[in-house]
Amino acid sequence: MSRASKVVVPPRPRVTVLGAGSWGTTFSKVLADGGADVTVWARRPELAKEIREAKRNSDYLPGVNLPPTVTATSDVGRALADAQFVFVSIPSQSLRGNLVELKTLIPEGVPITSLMKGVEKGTGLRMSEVLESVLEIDPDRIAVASGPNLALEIAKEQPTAAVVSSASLETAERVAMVATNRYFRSFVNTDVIGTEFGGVLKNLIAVAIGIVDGVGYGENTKASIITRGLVEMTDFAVAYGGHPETLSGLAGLGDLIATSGSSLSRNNTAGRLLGQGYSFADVVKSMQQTAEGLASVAPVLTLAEAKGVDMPICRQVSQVLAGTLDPRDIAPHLTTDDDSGPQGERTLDAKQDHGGGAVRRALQRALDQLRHGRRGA
Ligand SMILES: NC(=O)C1=CN([C@@H]2O[C@H](COP(=O)(O)OP(=O)(O)OC[C@H]3O[C@@H](n4cnc5c(N)ncnc54)[C@H](O)[C@@H]3O)[C@@H](O)[C@H]2O)C=CC1
Ligand SMILES: O=C(CO)COP(=O)(O)O
Repeated sequence: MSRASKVVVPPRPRVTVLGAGSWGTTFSKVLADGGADVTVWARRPELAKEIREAKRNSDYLPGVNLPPTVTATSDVGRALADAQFVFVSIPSQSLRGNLVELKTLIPEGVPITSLMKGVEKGTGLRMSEVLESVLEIDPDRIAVASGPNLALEIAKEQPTAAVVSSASLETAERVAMVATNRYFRSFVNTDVIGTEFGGVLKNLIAVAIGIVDGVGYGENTKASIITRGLVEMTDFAVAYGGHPETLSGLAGLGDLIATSGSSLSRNNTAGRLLGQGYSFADVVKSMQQTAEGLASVAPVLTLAEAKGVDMPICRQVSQVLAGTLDPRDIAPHLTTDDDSGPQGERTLDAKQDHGGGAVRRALQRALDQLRHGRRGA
């Protein structure tokens, strides 16, 4: 990774951030504090005006001052004109619709980075896959940024690390250099699948943690869910071609710890409300911000089934969302559904052989599917 020194980034890069919610606005501050001139696209003109004139986004980031080098507009064409880097931070389920409209406005050749942590309902596509298919661009131009990145903490300049991933190491390095400043450090990797799925799956486990918190269960239950949740995340990501070490890195374990432990997390908060007895519909109504995990449960379980990956925790979450499982009954099922006897823990072997356990399980599942005449997605 020492090749980063060879990558050339313009002296004051012109960067566009699409989306002025809590993460888009916070990331614009990260980029500006790293030396970029940043234009944020906000859907609502009044929010663009507040960012542009008061250097504030009081609904999403109360008390946070944005740097003078952040400006904003509600005109997406103006936002994108002359951009040298584009970052996208809108709710996952609205990405496709927005891209169709702005496809022709993105300048030729610039790297496009997803800051989003969801999969698309219906298609099960990761956000980088939606970018690639709608914009019809080379995957080498696409990056994703992920990690333990609770927006408000970063907006307050608390030291944080992230990982930028792209099929092209050069793109990852260029983007990481722009997305680095005195309080925010971006590492790089080329495992886009593992990095993206880490960000998606930790949301589901954070919902589970919120549920048991809401019910009133304590630290043992939560630690059990985090640990077993990481096994589910790793098995799933590896089945789709991700690397197990990515899931024990910033975009996996790192983000899982941050999201599961923080009341700032919207996924965790949504889970807590469910655990306290509120219905899914009530929780959705009460959320002011995006809790991606709620929309990702169904597509993730469909993808898991296609590869024969067992995800008992995610399944229990989906049952609580559907109202078919009382949150109080969740604990006995959370770590296993298997009543045929004790199950091997399977974390030790994965650790001892650097993730070989997850790889072996993926191969075994593929063989089983072939034997039974089923094909993976
Ligand atoms: N907030 C956080 O701490 C972090 C969030 N993320 C991810 O960033 C993405 C965006 O999340 P947040 O900014 O937190 O959400 P948010 O709920 O704070 O803001 C979403 C923004 O998108 C806008 N929006 C809503 N529907 C839209 C549509 N149809 N078209 C265009 N814009 C629309 C909203 O007006 C708002 O400005 C999500 O995928 C989330 O998982 C990732 C890391 C940290
Ligand atoms: O992704 C996040 C932290 O890394 C933010 O989590 P929430 O979307 O649950 O708030």
